Amino acid sequence: MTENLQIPLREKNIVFIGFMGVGKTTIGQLVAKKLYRDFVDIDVEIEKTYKMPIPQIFQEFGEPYFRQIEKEFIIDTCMNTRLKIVSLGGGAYLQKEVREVCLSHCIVYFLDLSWDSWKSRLPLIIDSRPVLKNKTLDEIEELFLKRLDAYSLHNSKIRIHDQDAETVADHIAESIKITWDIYQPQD
Ligand SMILES: Nc1ncnc2c1ncn2[C@@H]1O[C@H](COP(=O)(O)OP(=O)(O)OP(=O)(O)O)[C@@H](O)[C@H]1O
Ligand SMILES: O=C(O)C1=C[C@@H](O)[C@@H](O)[C@H](O)C1
Ligand SMILES: [Mg+2]
Repeated sequence: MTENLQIPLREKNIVFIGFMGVGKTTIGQLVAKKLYRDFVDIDVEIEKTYKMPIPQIFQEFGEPYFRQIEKEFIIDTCMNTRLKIVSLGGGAYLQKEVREVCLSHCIVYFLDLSWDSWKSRLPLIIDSRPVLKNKTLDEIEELFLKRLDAYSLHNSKIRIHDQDAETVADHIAESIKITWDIYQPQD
């Protein structure tokens, strides 16, 4: 998928990527408010369409089916919408076609949380993320490190340590405004 030069920088969707639990949904929502943009969470869109939570979709249809619909929702959002703040599910960006459509049509923002900080979030998400089910902490760390290769393909990133979501979102919104002004100044 070649770069879509037709979309002005300021109109491009901003897509948040990163491991599950780094805060894509939480921070994406806050950034959307700060930039007066609509927010789209791909997991939530899938849940609304299928009228069931993601763990139930995994259970009833299996992970390969979930990955297929996840890819279709993302391609549709990237190709047919503008001016949105979009948060992906944590595993979506592992798919080559997802990376290609995001990088060619949107600004891709990686939320990079250290493993040590991430570990303390595990109790918050363990019950609602089927991919973490029945895994030891070592196995989760292996997955966390393995996925970094895919997430390294991005336009911009923020290294999060222990800053709260509001602080991270403020920083991201400011950095996006600066980028807009540098590369596409308004009169
Ligand atoms: N900066 C932060 N500091 C502390 N807790 C946070 C921060 N950002 C998010 N959280 C908390 O971490 C948990 C996971 O956040 P969130 O659901 O936004 O992650 P996510 O990246 O969207 O995960 P997934 O990939 O599974 O969709 C939530 O309970 C949220 O409140
Ligand atoms: O990292 C993952 O593989 C996932 C993350 C969640 O956002 C959901 O998309 C689902 O639980 C799978
Ligand atoms: Mg999320």
